[in-house]
Amino acid sequence: MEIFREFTFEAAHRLPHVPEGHKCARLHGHSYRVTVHVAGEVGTESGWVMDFADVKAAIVPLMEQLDHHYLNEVPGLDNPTSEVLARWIWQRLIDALPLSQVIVRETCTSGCVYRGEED
Ligand SMILES: Nc1nc2c(c(=O)[nH]1)N=C([C@H](O)[C@H](O)COP(=O)(O)OP(=O)(O)OP(=O)(O)O)CN2
Ligand SMILES: [Zn+2]
Repeated sequence: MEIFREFTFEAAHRLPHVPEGHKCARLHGHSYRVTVHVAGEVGTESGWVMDFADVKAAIVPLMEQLDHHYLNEVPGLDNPTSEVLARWIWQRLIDALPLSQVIVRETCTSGCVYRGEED
């Protein structure tokens, strides 16, 4: 079974590699919404895959690096697209959580899903 936990953070960014004149080359911000999915067996006694609190505990240090920061200055996020951010989060959680997917929403209508693919 799969469980998930959702997190939000506010951050500024710009995309340095977009074509000339692209609006995303300019400094702007988003209210990011991140959903972390964890897969596993439902414990016979616990009745859960994992305590939601343990998922939260793993991601809190990452949110501290992201919330109200200029993402381009965060190590590993010099080109902070949704895709790069989803992979960045995955790489920092995979040793602590049995992830199945990480979803990053930049806006209400745009985002990406990362399932640990190489690329
Ligand atoms: N594949 C990706 N495309 C874009 C990304 C991205 O991370 N991955 N990022 C952006 C920008 O960050 C942009 O701020 C968000 O894009 P968009 O959804 O186009 O923004 P709007 O809310 O302004 O959308 P409108 O429909 O034009 O109002 C761009 N592309
Ligand atoms: Zn943007």
